[in-house]
This record gives sequence, structure tokens and C-alpha cells, in this order.
Amino acid sequence: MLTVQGLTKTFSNGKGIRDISFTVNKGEVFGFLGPNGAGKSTTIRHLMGFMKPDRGNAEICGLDVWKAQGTVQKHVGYLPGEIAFVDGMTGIAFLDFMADMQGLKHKGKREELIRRLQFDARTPIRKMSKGMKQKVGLVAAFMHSPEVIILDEPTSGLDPLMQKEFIELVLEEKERGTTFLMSSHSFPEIERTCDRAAIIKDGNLVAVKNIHELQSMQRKLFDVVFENKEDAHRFRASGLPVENYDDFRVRVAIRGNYNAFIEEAAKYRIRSMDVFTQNLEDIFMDYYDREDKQP
Ligand SMILES: Nc1ncnc2c1ncn2[C@@H]1O[C@H](COP(=O)(O)OP(=O)(O)OP(=O)(O)O)[C@@H](O)[C@H]1O
Repeated sequence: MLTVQGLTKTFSNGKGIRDISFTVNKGEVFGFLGPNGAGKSTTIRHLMGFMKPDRGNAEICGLDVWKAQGTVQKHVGYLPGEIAFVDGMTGIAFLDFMADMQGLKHKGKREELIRRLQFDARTPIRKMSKGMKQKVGLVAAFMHSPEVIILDEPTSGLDPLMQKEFIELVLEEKERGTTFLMSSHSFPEIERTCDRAAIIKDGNLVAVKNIHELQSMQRKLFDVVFENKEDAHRFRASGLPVENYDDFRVRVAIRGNYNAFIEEAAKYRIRSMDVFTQNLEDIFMDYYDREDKQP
């Protein structure tokens, strides 16, 4: 459904993307992950046919995205990282303008999306918050039920309730066979929606992983507070991977094997326990560090 082959672009400042290749199958939700400046938006802009690559190519629905820009864009819903709105328009006027470009006749789905995302589309865009603008952009990307939806950081600016609504929208569209490519920093969002994800760093694609592999790379940090110092000391000496500790408290980092941790912890009187999930950035850094250390 979507193929990127050897995509390369070097900007005049030497930055850019190098030899990016991946494929997204029909009905698949594909995540695009990486720290700021990694090259996610640059790859996405090429996919939309907005930039001509120095080398390589990309195809959507079998069409070259650069040569057949106009046709390809009819199949695609797109949310840019930063939306450029025409001054003085209301949300509705912008969506009408987009609907004309998309050849959209029936506005039922648009109204439904506005209702679900809970915003007043009659507001002038210049008066909208970042989150509201993001919602307008999301409606524009989804309302014509395109075969492929490409989203650059779709939930930035959305509150947790709206992030949840967004996840539901994606899962419903996926059910209908829609193909997605989206960049994100949010692990829960990727975890809930994506089948596979590409990890990009310094313009290079370092890995394509299915979501289960990505989950197994994630560590949970358990902060355990013991009733007495002796127990904390014994727990520390048990061989579990200890991150740090003080007299009563021990923090261990567990990846995958929770049983050994639970069995050991069950031997002592525990006063309290907190769990922290490693964020996506830390997983990348872990992963990159390990890659960099390989000969
Ligand atoms: N038009 C341009 N001219 C020069 N450099 C550019 C241009 N567009 C992007 N870059 C540079 O290319 C690199 C990749 O940028 P890109 O916007 O693709 O990153 P990103 O992964 O989307 O980051 P973010 O998460 O911050 O959006 C960055 O170093 C950026 O400064």
C-alpha cells in the first residue's frame, strides 16, 4: 500500500535523511518514532510529494508520490506537524475548503468527527488554541475516508481524553481497512494503535519492529519501600537489577521477567510500591546506546 525505497535527501546544512526503506501493508498502522530532528517529518513530506528526493522513491497505492502528486493526494488524508491556515478563516470555512479539494459531497462524517472531538468549528482559527487547531486538522485528514492516512504527531496539544478519542478513531478506521502511517512520541498511543514501528535516528532508519518486540524492550521501574532496613538490604543483594537505593527504598528495573521480582518481593514486609514505565525516549536511547556499542 505504501512503499519507501532508498529515500535520501540532504539539505544544504548537511542534515536530512539517508537511504530510508520500509513498506506499510494495507490495513496496517505503522508508527514512526524518533527524537526531535531525527527525520520523521522530512520522510513524511516526501511521502506527500511535497519534496523531491535526491535519490530513491516512494509509492502509495502503486503510484509514485512525486510524479503523481495530485492523484496520490486524493487517496491520502494528511495531518502536517504544523498546519498552515489561511488568515481570517473559521474552522468550518477551512473544512469546506478542504472538502472541495477532496471532492467530498456528504458532510455527515465531518459533523460526526467534530462532535466526537468536541470543539466549536465556527470559531475563527486565529482564536483557536493549539489543541483546537489540531482537531480541525484531524477532521480534515479523516473526513473523506481516505485509503491512507498520514499523521505527523497527531496528538500533540490534545488532552488525555481527546488522545483516547483519537486512539478509538484510528482503531475504527483500521477495522475498515484504512492504512496509517503516523509519527509520535507517545508510547501508549503507539502501543494501542500500531502493528509495527520504525525507529529513526539522525536521518537513518535504525530498526523496524513489531509492537510486541517494542514492548519487550521497555523496562518497568519498581520503587519498593520496605518496613525495615534489613529487608531492604537482603532484597538489594538478591541479584535483581538494582538501579538505586537508600536505607528503606530500592529501585529495580525489570524487563520482561516479572516473576523473579514478584517472588523475591513477596518474602518481605513492604510498606509501599510505585511503578514507573520507561518512556519512549529512554527506550530509544537504550537501543541506540546498545547499537552504538556494537563493533
Ligand atoms: N527545509 C529544511 N532545510 C534545512 N534543514 C532541514 C529542513 N527540514 C528539516 N531540516 C533538518 O533535517 C533534520 C530532520 O528534520 P525533521 O523535521 O524531519 O525531524 P523530525 O524527526 O520530524 O523532528 P521533530 O520530532 O522535531 O518534528 C533536522 O536536523 C532539521 O533541522
